[in-house]
Amino acid sequence: MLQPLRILFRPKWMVSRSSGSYVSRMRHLNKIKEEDEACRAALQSGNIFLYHKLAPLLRRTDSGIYQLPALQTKDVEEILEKLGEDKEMVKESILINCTEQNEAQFSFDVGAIEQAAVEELCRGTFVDLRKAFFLLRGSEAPLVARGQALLRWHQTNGFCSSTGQPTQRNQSGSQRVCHSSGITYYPKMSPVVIVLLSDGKRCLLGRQSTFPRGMYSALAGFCDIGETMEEALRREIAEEVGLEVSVDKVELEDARWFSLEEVQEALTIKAPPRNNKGEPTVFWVPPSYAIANRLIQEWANQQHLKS
Ligand SMILES: NC(=O)c1ccc[n+]([C@@H]2O[C@H](COP(=O)([O-])OP(=O)(O)OC[C@H]3O[C@@H](n4cnc5c(N)ncnc54)[C@H](O)[C@@H]3O)[C@@H](O)[C@H]2O)c1
Ligand SMILES: [Mg+2]
Repeated sequence: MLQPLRILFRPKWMVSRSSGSYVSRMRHLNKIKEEDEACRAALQSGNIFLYHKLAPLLRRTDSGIYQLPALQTKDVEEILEKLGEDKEMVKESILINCTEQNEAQFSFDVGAIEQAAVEELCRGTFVDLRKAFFLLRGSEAPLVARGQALLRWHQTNGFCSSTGQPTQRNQSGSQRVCHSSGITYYPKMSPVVIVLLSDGKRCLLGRQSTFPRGMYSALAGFCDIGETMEEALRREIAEEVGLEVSVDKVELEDARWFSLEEVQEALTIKAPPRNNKGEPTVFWVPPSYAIANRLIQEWANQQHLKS
């Protein structure tokens, strides 16, 4: 009997005495999200993370640690002016979140400006997002991913799909409106379920043909409209591995049961050994930032506790 190890990381709801600061932060965030004037004021004192064609700017400290530099609005205006651009462009920044101190955090893409010139002025490097995940500390990774997702959504939703007319964003970038049709567009999310199946001793991992060679991951799939997460999980497992673990070669190239020893070995691999074509030569699993890695790690820990 196959058992999903964990359907989701379910939060344990409880009322916290210290929830006051959380409530005020969420209310502040909602205000600057919804009210253009409040958002413009927040931008003046907020932090801006720069991207170039969706690649985030990272800075290496003297001790070799990579950080996500938080620039002030005036710093970005200065950079734009030095490079002969209109400093008003900074107002295109998109609200991502706010800090515990209620400082607003924004993302801004300088893709229209020469990359090297911005890197020199900022003493940093624009790095591909997936590479950035390896370099940043845990708490910065979700922020940088969220900033990129919002920038990407704006870059690809400039026109109304009903009228073909340009859409206009609000100040925070939480929505875009087509004034011709009156349609409001909100950033799109695609809910995904991910599961690690276990038969008690082994766990089932699959690989798509697009994965790097040798890498196997937990089974995952997008939810359909109107489906609960549990229904999506049930369907995805049926589609991808079937009752007798027959593999759907369209979505999955391979799925196999792996023992605790194999999984433990794979979890220790930071960078898999590669052949002369640069292809990995061993079984490995997604890196530590991936949800699949956390599920596999947790399964391995549970196996230890059982033995
Ligand atoms: N974080 C992790 O550890 C981890 C591990 C495995 C997969 N994932 C991610 O989970 C996501 C889903 O996994 P999957 O690729 O196996 O999905 P899946 O099994 O649903 O198959 C992908 C197919 O779904 C369709 N599709 C693509 N984008 C869609 C969308 N936005 N909404 C609905 N359908 C869409 C396409 O036909 C695509 O071929 C992917 O983005 C994948 O990268 C993450
Ligand atoms: Mg899948």
